[in-house]
Amino acid sequence: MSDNGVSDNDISRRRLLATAGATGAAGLVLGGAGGAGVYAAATGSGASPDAKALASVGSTAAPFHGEHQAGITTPLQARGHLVAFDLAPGAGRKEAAALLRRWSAAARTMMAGEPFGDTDSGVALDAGPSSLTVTFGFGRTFFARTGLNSRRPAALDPLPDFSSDHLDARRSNGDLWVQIGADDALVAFHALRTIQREAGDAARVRWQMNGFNRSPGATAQPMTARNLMGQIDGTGNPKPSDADFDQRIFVPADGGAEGPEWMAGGSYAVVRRIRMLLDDWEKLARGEQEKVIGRKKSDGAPLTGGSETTELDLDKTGPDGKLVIPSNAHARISAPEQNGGAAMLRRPFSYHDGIGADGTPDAGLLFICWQADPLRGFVPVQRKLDRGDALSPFIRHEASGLFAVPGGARDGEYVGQRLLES
Ligand SMILES: C=CC1=C(C)c2cc3[nH]c(cc4nc(cc5[nH]c(cc1n2)c(C)c5CCC(=O)O)C(CCC(=O)O)=C4C)c(C)c3C=C
Ligand SMILES: [Fe+2]
Repeated sequence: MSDNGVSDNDISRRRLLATAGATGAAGLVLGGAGGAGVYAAATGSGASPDAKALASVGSTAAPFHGEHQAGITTPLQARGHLVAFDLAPGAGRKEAAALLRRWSAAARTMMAGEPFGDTDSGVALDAGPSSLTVTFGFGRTFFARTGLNSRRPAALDPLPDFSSDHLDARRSNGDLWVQIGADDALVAFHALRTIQREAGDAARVRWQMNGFNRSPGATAQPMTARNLMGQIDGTGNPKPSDADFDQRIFVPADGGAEGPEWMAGGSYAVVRRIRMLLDDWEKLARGEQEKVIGRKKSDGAPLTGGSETTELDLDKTGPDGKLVIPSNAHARISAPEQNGGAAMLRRPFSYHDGIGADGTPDAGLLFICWQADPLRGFVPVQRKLDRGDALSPFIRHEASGLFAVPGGARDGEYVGQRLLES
């Protein structure tokens, strides 16, 4: 065992992943020619390579260690669980540090496709890593509970109220936040249960939400996700290849103006549970729905023409002299050029929590966006949307959270160690 409670087997498995992860890929495929055999050997499970021959979905792993936590630039997974915890009465900095150490060991092991500890439930046995990511964040209230108020980032100041908010405080915020994503439902559930079990007496679940995205391989070629309104959603996202991507999404290595230093390589997550009023939305004709967004439903192309990746022509008018992309179209109002350059990386999950007694679906978007500073990302854009977005009559913001997500753990470190132990 290492001093982080990780077995030597975990470590050799981790080294293998780290070495292969040096390719720079967001996800790492261990399957393919010989790959599954490598996976079986590395697990030391005793299973024959054939028994461990995983389909590509199961054999893809995201690295636990790195400059940034996994689950931010990782491709969207098919399943997601969001869970917020409050520290238990009497638990402070020492208990929080021990908790983050346990959670990190669990995340590292499960992301490598391994069972965690002697009491592992076995729910994820037979599956590989399945692109599992477990991402940890701190809410504003965490800092008072742990006596760390002096190290609380200004970026965690409460979000402003928005006129269209219908927020449920019991399903909002929290001392700690964990985002779990995986391409297999059992792997994702296993991670959720393990994280809850490892919370022990130190923290209690405050709220929990479940989401999903399209399964990998369901479309003829990888494409931008669709949401439950049927729109292609994610086109305008900043791309890791953009020159200013890191600057927009991550706190700089020295902490920079966004600071503090313990947040180097970290990011701020804004989480909103946004219900879609689907009965109303589905009454609109397709052309009307497209005007609400400013893009076509079929392929996500701007109404001003071209393909999904063509820039919006915000000045173009039609034969009637009216703007082709209406002045209140969602894609117009949220565009960075309309918001002083404000940009965020949207990485949502859809959700469906059943059908109410009145027959309306409780469904929508677990909207999660990532930025180096929420005051230069989410806040200005949501302020503008709040004032006149054509989408507003069809959605309702029901819960909200803002979390500081520290940088990735270095080898031998646990997530948040630089905050909790220095
Ligand atoms: C405050 C930020 C945003 C919220 C809240 C939000 C909710 C929301 N959006 C859609 C659907 C689409 N959004 C699209 C683009 C888009 N949305 C935001 C921000 C918020 N959306 C931004 C910054 C952008 C990109 C603008 C740009 O770069 O031009 C689109 C168009 C396709 C795309 O670019 O992704 C759709 C569709 C829903 C359904 C929703 C709440 C449920
Ligand atoms: Fe949007």
